[in-house]
Amino acid sequence: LLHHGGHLNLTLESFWLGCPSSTASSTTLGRSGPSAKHTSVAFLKTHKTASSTVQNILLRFAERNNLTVALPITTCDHQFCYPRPFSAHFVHPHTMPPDIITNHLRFSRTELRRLMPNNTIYITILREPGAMFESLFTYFNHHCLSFKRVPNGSLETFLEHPWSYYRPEEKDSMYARNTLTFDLGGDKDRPASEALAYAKRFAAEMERVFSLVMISEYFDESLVLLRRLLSWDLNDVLYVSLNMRTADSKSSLSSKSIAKIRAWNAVDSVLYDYFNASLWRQLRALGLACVEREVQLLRQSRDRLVRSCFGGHLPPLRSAAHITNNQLRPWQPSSKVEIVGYDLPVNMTQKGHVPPRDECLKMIMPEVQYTRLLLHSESLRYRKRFPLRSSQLTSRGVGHTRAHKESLAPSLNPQPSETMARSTKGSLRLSQ
Ligand SMILES: Nc1ncnc2c1ncn2[C@@H]1O[C@H](COP(=O)(O)OS(=O)(=O)O)[C@@H](OP(=O)(O)O)[C@H]1O
Repeated sequence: LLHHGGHLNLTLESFWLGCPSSTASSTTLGRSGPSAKHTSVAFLKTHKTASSTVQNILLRFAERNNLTVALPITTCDHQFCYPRPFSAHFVHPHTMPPDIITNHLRFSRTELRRLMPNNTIYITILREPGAMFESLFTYFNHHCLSFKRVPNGSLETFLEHPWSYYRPEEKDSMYARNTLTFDLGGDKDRPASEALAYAKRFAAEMERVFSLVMISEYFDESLVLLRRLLSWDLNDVLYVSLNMRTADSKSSLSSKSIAKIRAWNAVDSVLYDYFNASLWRQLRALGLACVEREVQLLRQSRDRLVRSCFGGHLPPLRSAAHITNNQLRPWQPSSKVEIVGYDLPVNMTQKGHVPPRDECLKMIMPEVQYTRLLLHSESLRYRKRFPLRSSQLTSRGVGHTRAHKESLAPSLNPQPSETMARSTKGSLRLSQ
């Protein structure tokens, strides 16, 4: 009811506002009709850009529609062996052939094309470089050496003389300069004399690949475009924000610091400006009044969903250390930064509450736990579908791709891997 009710509301509202209907068409998307939901999506999960919130939307959509999400082999942890460039070898064979891919990876167009269906729609998200760098600096302060060697962990000190602390070739250096560019597969260390021209070329190249580049400052507006691009219902894009820091863990930035961050991350800054302008062109083309109304509808529907899920308000936001239910505890990068999550009593029935439905729990579940659950359920499904094949599997990741996916018997051996140490969030997690 919620699903159909929401859709009906939206359709009526769109009609009253004269909003153009979804931009997706059978020709562009290869589906049977303009209203068929598009199900092949590659979301490039960039760092510290609200990407976990988008990922959660996509994972829930995949589960509701019985789709297959490509997930990493266990040696890659919950990321596709980031920061190595993505390879189809990093995909767990029980999650093949995929409809959706969304876990962190370093973009490789060629490898994703080998893996994903031909009609895959590519999307990603960017964030204003000042806020993003401040978030990266705090989050990775204890793990990224470029940040770790700064006296007193001061962002201002780093920005005074970044070259005193930054080593381009060092492990985890991608968190310290042009992280967006790196995630997109680009060159984070272009010399200053070439950076601008390179950034413009790179932005144009990315625009040819990604049908939508969301902007985290305009998250809901970006969702309006996403929903239309994919011909999804409003209820398919409802969310609660994940992976946030407490106010105490954030520092405010002076305009001088923002200017220094932009200069240090020159390629990222060009990308952001380019795609922010592009987002607003698309929103204006849709009609700003229509967008605003749809954003309101989205927020109202989200409030309704939260009420129906949790019997009123969202569960309380708490820092990870105080969340009792370990399924809901977000990863905590260090004692210096507090990431918040939503807390629910471990056993609600004992306390006289009705436990929330599975989909409601998933809406507030951090990516590491969600990825693990999904791998489990996709593996069960795979074993049911291919009982013979799965009994032949060892535990090595395979590189079979869409072109010959059915012809190869996948084998799964753990690859002894430097990747374990390099996939920051996961490897740190293991060492906790
Ligand atoms: N809906 C929405 N809109 C805007 N911003 C949001 C939203 N959801 C999450 N966030 C903020 O995104 C930051 C976390 O980003 P990621 O999930 O991409 O981080 S990660 O790389 O996966 O660790 C993190 O930013 P900081 O709090 O500044 O660190 C979140 O607060």
